[in-house]
Amino acid sequence: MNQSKEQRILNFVLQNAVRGDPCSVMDTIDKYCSQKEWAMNVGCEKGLILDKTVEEIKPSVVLELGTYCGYSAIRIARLLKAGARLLTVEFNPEFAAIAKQMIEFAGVQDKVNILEGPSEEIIPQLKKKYEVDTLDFVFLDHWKDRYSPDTILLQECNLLRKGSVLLADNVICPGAPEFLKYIRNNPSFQCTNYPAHLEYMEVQDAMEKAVFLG
Ligand SMILES: O=c1[nH]cnc2c(O)c(F)c(-c3ccc(F)cc3)c(-c3ccc(F)cc3)c12
Ligand SMILES: [Mg+2]
Repeated sequence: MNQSKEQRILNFVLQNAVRGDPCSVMDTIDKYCSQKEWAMNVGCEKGLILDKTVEEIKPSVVLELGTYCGYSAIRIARLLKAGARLLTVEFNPEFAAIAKQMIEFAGVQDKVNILEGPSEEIIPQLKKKYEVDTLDFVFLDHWKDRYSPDTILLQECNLLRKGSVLLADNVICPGAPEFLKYIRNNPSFQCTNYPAHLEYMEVQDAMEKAVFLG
C-alpha cells in the first residue's frame, strides 16, 4: 500500500534529522515541505510568531488544536520550562500516529500529550480527565470552521482565565472570517493581527492573537 505524504515526511526526518534535536527536526520538515511536497505545517515564518508568543507568555499549560505531523507541538514544547506541558488535539488517527513518532524522535515527548479525537469532545474533558485548571495559551490550527465554536466552548468550560492567550493560524488563508468577526467584536478579547505568508508559499496569510480579558 503506497505511503501517505505524512509518512514520507516522517521517514525523511528519521533519515536526515538529528534524534533528540527539536530544531533539527523542524528544519528537516521545513526543508522537505519547501523542496519536495507542500504540507500544512505552520512553517518557519509563522513559526517565529508562535515562538515569540510562547516566549512572552512562558506558559505552564498549553492547548494546541490540530497536531498534524507534530511540527508546531515540537516548536512549542522545545520552549516550555521544566514541568510545563502541552496538550495537543488531533482527530485524524493517521496524523496522530505520525506526530507521536515525530515528537518522540525530537525528544520532547515528556512535555507533550497527544489527545486523539474531535476538539468538541476533548475540550469538555480537559478539567476532569486531563487535570487542567485553566489554559495559559491556546494555539488554534485545526479547522477554520471550528475556531469560533471551540473558542466559545473553552469559555463555557471555564478553561480561560484573565490573560489567557489564543493564537490562531490561517486567518487569511484559507481564512477564518466567522472567527475574526466573533473575536474582534467581543469585548472580552483584545486582538492583534500578525500578517505573514502561507507556509512555504508567497501567498498572504496572517495569525490572530486574542488575549482573554476575563
Ligand atoms: O486545515 C488546515 N488546518 C490547519 N492549518 C492549515 C494550514 O496551515 C493551511 F495552510 C491550510 C491550507 C491553506 C491553503 C491551501 F491551498 C491548502 C491548505 C489548511 C487547509 C485548508 C483547507 C483545506 F481543505 C485543507 C487544509 C490548514
Ligand atoms: Mg495552519
